[in-house]
Amino acid sequence: MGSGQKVFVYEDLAQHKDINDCWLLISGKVYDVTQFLEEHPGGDEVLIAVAGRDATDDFEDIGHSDDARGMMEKYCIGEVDSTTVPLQKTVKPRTSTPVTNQLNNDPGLLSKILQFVVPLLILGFAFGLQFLGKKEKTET
Ligand code: HEM
Repeated sequence: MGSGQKVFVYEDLAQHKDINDCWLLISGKVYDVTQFLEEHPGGDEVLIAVAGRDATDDFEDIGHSDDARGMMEKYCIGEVDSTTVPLQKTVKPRTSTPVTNQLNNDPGLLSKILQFVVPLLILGFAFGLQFLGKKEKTET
């Protein structure tokens, strides 16, 4: 069970990407998940879809539990020679970050409200002044 830590080249992965022979590359390690396909709670299709290439980002995007990470060890069959991995894995820019979007939303909403309220206040103030002016005229 993953005892022989072989070193593969990235191109090796491409030969193992179907339902009967499915390898994944996650964080530089190679996993033979053929026996795990049916057990995977996320389904076999997603694993087959990312087989034969670097699936690190796909794996991390899901936010797998520690349990899941523990399970992986069982299927590890070796590592990949990092010099053979195409660069896009490490260079890939971060995907949209909902956290920053949320942060941006608050001031956005506040300034929208202000944009609406401030002109109303000014208008109200102007009318108020006009009425006061008229009142003074009629009193004198
Ligand atoms: C050896 C590798 C993997 C193992 C051992 C594994 C294990 C698991 C486990 C245990 C879960 C249940 C939820 C949890 O405990 O986090 C899960 C859910 C899931 N996994 Fe994986 N997984 C692996 C690889 C992947 C990859 C590469 C992908 C994406 C391409 C993926 C996609 C998903 C999805 C979509 C779910 C369902 C999440 C949900 O329904 O909330 N998994 N996986």
